[in-house]
Amino acid sequence: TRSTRPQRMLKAVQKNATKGNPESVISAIDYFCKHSEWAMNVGDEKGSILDSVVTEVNPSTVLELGTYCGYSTVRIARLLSPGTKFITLEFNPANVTVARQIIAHAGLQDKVTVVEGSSGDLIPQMKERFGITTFDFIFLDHWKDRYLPDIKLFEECGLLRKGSVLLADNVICPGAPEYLEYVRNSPRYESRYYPAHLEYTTLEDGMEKSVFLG
Ligand SMILES: O=C(NCc1cccc(CNc2ccc3[nH]ncc3c2)c1)c1cc(-c2ccc(F)cc2)cc(O)c1O
Ligand SMILES: [Mg+2]
Repeated sequence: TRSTRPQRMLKAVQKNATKGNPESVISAIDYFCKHSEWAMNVGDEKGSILDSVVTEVNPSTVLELGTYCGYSTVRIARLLSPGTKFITLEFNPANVTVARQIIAHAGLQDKVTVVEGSSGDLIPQMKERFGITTFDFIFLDHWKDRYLPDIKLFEECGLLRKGSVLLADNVICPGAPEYLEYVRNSPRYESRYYPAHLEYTTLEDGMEKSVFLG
């Protein structure tokens, strides 16, 4: 049967990227998406914004919602200090399988735990199952209509502390209007918009960085 796009992306990484070299994995995926097939990785332009925020926060605990093929997982994991706890959640088991192989090709498998499941089910389990107190950095890149319910879930579960940083992809395209309205109007967050473009296109998109004020 015909392969899937994530499987073809994995093949491109295994063929073109050097094992143990995260930069070459990132470049191989970006090349594949620019010259072969578009895919919904955060991409190089928004990826640079992600890099700068992760570097600035220098987190001890990280959560990513929406692993997909592991592109942003590799971008984040390559920047983390040793001993950082990094968890990434993926609902689609086929994506989990591909992501684990791409992360392993980058040599970053010991830096991150890929968990199969949905945010709504797993966020309430973070403390008991993964020994998390609070998250220093959260990257939201899963179903866009889950951004708002999930940020409320983080609050309810006591997973945010004064200074926790949330970075949300795609707040323009496909868009997360209710989430934007919430973080921009809530007195409990300080929000800032980073304009960019939809990965590998000239369409407008951007990321929203929100700091929890406690
Ligand atoms: O929709 C998007 N991404 C989310 C997504 C989408 C599908 C499947 C999953 C399955 N993974 C999943 C689900 C639920 C989950 N709960 N907890 C974890 C978890 C994990 C996730 C997206 C779309 C576009 C886009 C497409 C087309 C277009 F024209 C313009 C733009 C661009 C992006 O950068 C995007 O990020
Ligand atoms: Mg995205």
